[in-house]
Amino acid sequence: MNERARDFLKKGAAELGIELTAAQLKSLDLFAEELKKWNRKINLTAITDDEGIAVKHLVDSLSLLKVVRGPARMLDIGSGGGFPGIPVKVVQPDLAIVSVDAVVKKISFQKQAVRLLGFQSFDALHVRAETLAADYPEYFDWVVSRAFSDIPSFVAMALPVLKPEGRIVAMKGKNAAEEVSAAEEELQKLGARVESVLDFNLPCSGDARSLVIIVKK
Ligand SMILES: C[S@@+](CC[C@H](N)C(=O)[O-])C[C@H]1O[C@@H](n2cnc3c(N)ncnc32)[C@H](O)[C@@H]1O
Repeated sequence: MNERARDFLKKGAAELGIELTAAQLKSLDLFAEELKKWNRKINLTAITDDEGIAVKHLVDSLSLLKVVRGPARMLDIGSGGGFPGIPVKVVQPDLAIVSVDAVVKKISFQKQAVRLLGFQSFDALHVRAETLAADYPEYFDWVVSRAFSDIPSFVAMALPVLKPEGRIVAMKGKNAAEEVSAAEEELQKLGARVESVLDFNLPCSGDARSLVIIVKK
């Protein structure tokens, strides 16, 4: 990434309360470069400029750490190019992460990023999230997603693999409040409820963001 993008990343993370170390900055930069390289051949992201990657992918992913803490087990559903799981793992290595996507090429990219960054306890799996319950019954402390699906569909996939005291976190852009109220009845039927919604502005861009936190009833 160019210097301006690295600066956005550092300042944006600091605004989230994360002081990135030189090693973490290097890892995130390496990841961004690999993402750009693979993106020329396979479609991982529509955001291709360095500043966009720094803010809309890296800083945005790190905003999850406003609520998620390690040590814990985290599942990232529909993770695509590794968001939010890979940036989060760089900063919070005591999270054991399982990252799933239904598209094999996206998982091949994530596996390459895992090798490059030398992660321990990060499994990138090519599976549909609906099939995870058999292998991971009530296994995760956190089940998260970004730009994945409507809230009830995500929660229906997350509930069987969530520990009874675990938390589901949906990372949302603007209009989260409407999405939450539209989802409430369906969540009730599924046996879940919205515990809280954390609204904030994405550092550097100012775009509206919300973390919707959901628990088992
Ligand atoms: C819009 S992308 C978001 C990717 C990433 N989370 C991000 O924020 O950049 C949604 C991803 O969900 C994946 N997906 C859709 N349905 C899925 C399912 N049932 N199980 C696993 N992955 C799924 C798609 O392949 C796609 O990569």
